Amino acid sequence: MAAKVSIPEFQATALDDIPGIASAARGAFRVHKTKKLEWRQLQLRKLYWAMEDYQPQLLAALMQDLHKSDFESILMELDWVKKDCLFMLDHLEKFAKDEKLGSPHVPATYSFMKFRVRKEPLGAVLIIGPYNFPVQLLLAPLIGAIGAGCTAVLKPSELTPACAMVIKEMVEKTLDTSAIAVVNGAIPETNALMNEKWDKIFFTGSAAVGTIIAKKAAETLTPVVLELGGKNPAFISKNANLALAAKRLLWGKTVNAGQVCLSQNYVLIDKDLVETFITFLNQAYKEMFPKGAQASPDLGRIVNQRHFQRLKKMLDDTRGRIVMGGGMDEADKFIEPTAVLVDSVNDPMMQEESFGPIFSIYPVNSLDEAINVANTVHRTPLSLFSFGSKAEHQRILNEMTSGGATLNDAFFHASVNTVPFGGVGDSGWGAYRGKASFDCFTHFRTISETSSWSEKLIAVRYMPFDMSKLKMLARFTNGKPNFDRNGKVVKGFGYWAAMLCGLGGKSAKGAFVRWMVVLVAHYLYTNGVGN
Ligand SMILES: NC(=O)c1ccc[n+]([C@@H]2O[C@H](COP(=O)([O-])OP(=O)(O)OC[C@H]3O[C@@H](n4cnc5c(N)ncnc54)[C@H](O)[C@@H]3O)[C@@H](O)[C@H]2O)c1
Ligand SMILES: CC1=C(/C=C/C(C)=C/C=C/C(C)=C/C=C/C=C(C)/C=C/C=C(C)/C=C/C=C(\C)C=O)C(C)(C)CCC1
Repeated sequence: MAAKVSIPEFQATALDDIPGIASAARGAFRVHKTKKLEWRQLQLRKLYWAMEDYQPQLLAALMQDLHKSDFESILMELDWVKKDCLFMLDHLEKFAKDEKLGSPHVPATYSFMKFRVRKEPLGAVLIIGPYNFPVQLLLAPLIGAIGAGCTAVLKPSELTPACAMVIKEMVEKTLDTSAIAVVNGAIPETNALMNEKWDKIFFTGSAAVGTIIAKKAAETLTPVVLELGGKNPAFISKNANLALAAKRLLWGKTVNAGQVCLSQNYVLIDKDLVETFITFLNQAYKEMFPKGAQASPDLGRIVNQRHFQRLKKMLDDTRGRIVMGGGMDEADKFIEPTAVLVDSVNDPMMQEESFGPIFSIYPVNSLDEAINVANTVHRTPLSLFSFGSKAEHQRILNEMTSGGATLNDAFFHASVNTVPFGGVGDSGWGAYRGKASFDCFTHFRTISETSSWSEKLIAVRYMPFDMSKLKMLARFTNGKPNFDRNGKVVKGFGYWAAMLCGLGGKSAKGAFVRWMVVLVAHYLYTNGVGN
């Protein structure tokens, strides 16, 4: 249980203050204070310890807002952010260092121009968070922004007011408030923030609001990262371990009471397996919740009445049959982990994003049909899950896209904090986490340097032009294709020479290994080893 701590009442930031807050973030960036590595390191170290020191308040806030268990809060929110701080600190110097550009980026003929990429912070950024992981999904992008050297304004979700207030206090008491600020509020406050000029907007939330944000950002050509949702499919074939699939998918729908953008919306399963799968699902349910889900201290609650009603309506409107769970208690905002067996792709349980502990099961006759249904329901979901043989995994990966994918489990591809994460198409633009978080807030600025001594070498570019010099330059720099007009590879002199020198090896490594074998064999033979 979370310790007894007091959390202030939610208070929105005054609308009149918002332009000043945004202008301070822009101003702090202009005086270059956040570009210094020492500043970035200090903020990350302070954030790490703030997460430690504010743990009781954060746990209490997560419990208050979402009834999130301390176990999930620590694993998926607090420790996650702390691990992110440590990762960024461990690698920051390397990430931020200029990168020399050599082969294959810069041809040898231009190597004297010292091509390099400088990692520049984008500037003042706005980070807008959702309600489901109100700590992690707001602070993980902030770690990327700080690492890259940006200033930032955070806008937590108003649907998790306790978390929003604790985060505001934590940031204001521990970080450099001249460069990092928190604005609390709902639509009017977000609109006021969106009326300001930002160098990047990082938005996590629904596709509907993401569309509003992207449209508004387009007016000032402000780049946006969108981390959105999706109708994520799970595929189960005859080659799957059914009991394991049932247990793992049930886990995916019980984390945070299923309020996870990544969890499966529906399961496409071979029709012959349906009844056994349902038996395994119910068995797994009993193992996880021996006294029933509502009595379990581990299961979260639906964030508010609006979302409770939305989920209830999905269950009321379905023409399917409830085969696991189905219970609910409005006063407690409790919805039981629920599976619904449906027979139509048009069922609301297939067509709407569940974003709760409910999902549908749709029987199919073949993998072809499953892939076809999934591509029809949502062509670019945030994630997909495949339970079957290696060949079936490959077919699914090849014939359907998604932001990320987990084979043989629920959303594990997104459960490690250092691995890039993002959607595709309408489930999101851009990625973050690990190094991708640094890159997300960085401008990769290419720089070259032309020395005075090289003037004669590169004088060919000046007018009056001389075609003979251009031909000479082309001979040195243009290269020759190893393919003909039909796209067929031509095995000319160069190819056979490389094959001969490489003893038939197709790569430098292959050639090296072959040469080593020959030399060792030669050595052994000439020294009479083994005679
Ligand atoms: N891809 C991801 O990483 C990810 C993570 C969590 C949630 N999600 C998605 O987010 C959705 C649930 O989260 P949510 O309900 O907090 O999302 P939401 O889009 O309702 O809210 C997100 C943020 O936008 C603000 N907002 C809401 N309406 C707005 C408006 N009209 N104009 C401007 N700002 C507005 C909110 O205050 C909040 O801070 C689901 O669709 C889920 O799939 C995606
Ligand atoms: C420790 C040792 C070993 C390793 C043990 C391992 C690997 C244990 C694995 C434990 C598991 C299964 C942990 C699960 C973690 C899940 C997490 C963190 C989920 C996170 C979810 C998130 C962030 C959700 C995000 C939601 C979003 C973005 C949208 O809504 C051995 C076995 C190697 C031996 C030595 C000891």
